[in-house]
Amino acid sequence: MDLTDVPVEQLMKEIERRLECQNKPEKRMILLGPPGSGKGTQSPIIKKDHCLCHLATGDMLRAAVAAKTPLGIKAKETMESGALVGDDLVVGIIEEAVKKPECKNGFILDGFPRTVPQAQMLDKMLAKKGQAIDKVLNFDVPDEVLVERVTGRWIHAGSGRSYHTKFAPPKVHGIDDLTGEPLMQRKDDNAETLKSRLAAFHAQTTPVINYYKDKTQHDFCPLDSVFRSFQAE
Ligand SMILES: Nc1ncnc2c1ncn2[C@@H]1O[C@H](COP(=O)(O)OP(=O)(O)O)[C@@H](O)[C@H]1O
Repeated sequence: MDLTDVPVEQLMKEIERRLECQNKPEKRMILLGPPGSGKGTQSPIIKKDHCLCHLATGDMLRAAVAAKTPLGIKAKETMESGALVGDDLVVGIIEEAVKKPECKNGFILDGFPRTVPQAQMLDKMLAKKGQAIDKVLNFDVPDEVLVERVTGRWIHAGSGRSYHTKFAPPKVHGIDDLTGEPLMQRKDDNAETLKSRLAAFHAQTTPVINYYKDKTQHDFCPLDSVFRSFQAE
């Protein structure tokens, strides 16, 4: 690869990052929580601190929809309705994604697993490589709070960075602070679709929280060594 055109500051930053990451222990984390609970906001911070890759199934699916790949064409309608796409589909995406070099120190899963079968398939997939999940962080936010958070949310599609008209406005309305590119609102970030998304969360993802709590206790680990819950103020 020719690095002649890469600015020196960028190269130095990357070298510093790699040096810092050298001695970080491997970590495999899951962030659980309803839409708008803050998973996507916290992930980049955790990613930087622990030198992990950030795998958000929602972002990957939206990219597939935008690129009109066979996967995106399959997932589009389901996503717009606020329901969950098929387990095999998302497990396949994650299985491929964790192989990427930037995931070699571990990963943060954001928006996955969202059903008990997904959690079981993930455990199997990791066990084959002699790996396991180290931490599950649960973002516990009441439904009433989520409506305002989700309907005021604006996204920078390229990076997944999110803003909020009231709680975290960009410096210039409708524009990403870092790239100057336009922000967009997700098609499913409206009050009506949010109802279906929350229904799917309570019916299908709440059991995943219990899955990890039970599993931790079954493995004779102190519950808070793996599972941590955070409540919205
Ligand atoms: N693990 C998953 N299993 C099934 N469907 C998923 C999964 N992750 C994302 N999706 C689909 O993508 C949509 C958007 O997901 P995401 O960006 O994580 O949104 P949020 O957490 O804000 O609801 C979901 O409503 C669902 O249709």
